[in-house]
Amino acid sequence: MSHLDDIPSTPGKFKMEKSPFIHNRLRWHWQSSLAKLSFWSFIFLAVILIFFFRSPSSNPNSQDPSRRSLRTYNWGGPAWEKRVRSSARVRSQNGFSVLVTGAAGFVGTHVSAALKKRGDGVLGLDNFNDYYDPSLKRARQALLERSRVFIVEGDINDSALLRKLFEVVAFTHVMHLAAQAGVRYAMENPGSYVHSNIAGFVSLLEVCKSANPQPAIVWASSSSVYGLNSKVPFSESDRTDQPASLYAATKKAGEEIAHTYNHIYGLSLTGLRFFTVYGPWGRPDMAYFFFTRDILKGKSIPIFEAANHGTVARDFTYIDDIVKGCLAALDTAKKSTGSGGKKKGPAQLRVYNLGNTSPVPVSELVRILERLLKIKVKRNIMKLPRNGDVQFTHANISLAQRELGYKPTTDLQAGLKKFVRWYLRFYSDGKRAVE
Ligand SMILES: O=C(O)[C@H]1O[C@H](OP(=O)(O)OP(=O)(O)OC[C@H]2O[C@@H](n3ccc(=O)[nH]c3=O)[C@H](O)[C@@H]2O)[C@H](O)[C@@H](O)[C@@H]1O
Repeated sequence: MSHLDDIPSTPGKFKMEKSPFIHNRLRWHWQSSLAKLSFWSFIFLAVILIFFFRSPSSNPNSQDPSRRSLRTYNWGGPAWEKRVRSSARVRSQNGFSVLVTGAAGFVGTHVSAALKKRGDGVLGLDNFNDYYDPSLKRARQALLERSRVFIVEGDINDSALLRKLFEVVAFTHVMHLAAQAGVRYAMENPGSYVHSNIAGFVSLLEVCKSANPQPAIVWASSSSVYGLNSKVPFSESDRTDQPASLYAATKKAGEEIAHTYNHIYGLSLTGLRFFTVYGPWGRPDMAYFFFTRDILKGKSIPIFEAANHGTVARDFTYIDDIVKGCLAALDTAKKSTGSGGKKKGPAQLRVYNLGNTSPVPVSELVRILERLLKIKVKRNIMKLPRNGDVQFTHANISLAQRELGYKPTTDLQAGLKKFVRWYLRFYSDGKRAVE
């Protein structure tokens, strides 16, 4: 018999000898493949987890600020809805039910507290981004919690959240103060301005226009829309087509967007052009705030100066005056005329300057701080950088005076005194006396 005789005619019928040696080898093979599979699955999972946790959208301390507000927030559920409803409940006759965006911000906190105090229902919304120290925003939140104002954590770009809020509460008014603020930072992170001041505003208006009833909206524009204008004081009827910063351009865009939503959907819209607002609980990115911090640390203070030793000045406006202007704008706002996305008639569209009408040079601001803090300031006079700053601002407030009864009463000296007192108490337990 040749060796070919052992080969079966049909290979499929070939039966392997079951030797113990082969069996063990097979088992070893199988176990080693399983180990390899587990090992690589583990590596794969680890890579996904590392990627997920390092991804900017899920990391609140992300270094990429343009993505800060893409974080996901927890909202919803019966307990959450109960808090929302209770915070927005009106407690005075003919009171409003107001959604305040940017409620953990400087102006937002003050306006929310003032509305709540007079019996209006107030619900805050804020994304607590890290443009400046979020612990200050948390402290403002704690302050509002004591007045029973709840701040929902979320972004104005989150339409589902906004729709939910309007489902739970029939807001009569929206005070829209959430924004990417700051003039100089716009060169560092332009995307964040487009995200908050344009996309975010549109997202809010989309939900407002579809709400039934539609709320009346008062929102924060800026003195920066006057850009490179040289005619002073600035009036609402002046041109606003030469912004000096992207920040100013996004606020100007907001004014045009407001016009569109008023025209198409009958939304009642009032824009307030704030002039360099300052005061207790203020913004650490603003000059008066970080000058105070740096003077206390003995650092030198960069004071901008225009060409040929030209004075740089601002129409600094104290927060309490701004709050009065905001409340007056809400009180005089007429109802939106549309409902459920359909316009039923012409609606109110307004814009007002809220300034102080007495510009003060930055050098004088520093002199006042020097006196209040009793520290000799090391001055560093610098050329006004070309990064969005304008040389001066000065508000004509006659329109706001006439139509809102707006009348600022705090000058820079008195306002800074209150700010410094707050600052020392907040940051150093009031160990240093003022004046
Ligand atoms: O009025 C407004 O609409 C704007 O007011 C402020 O913008 P700004 O007036 O530039 O306020 P600061 O950044 O606090 O600057 C105040 C003054 O100090 C000057 N400055 C700033 C920084 C610095 O290092 N040195 C310095 O002299 C600026 O040129 C300016 O004249 C806010 O930051 C904006 O968000 C707001 O919209």
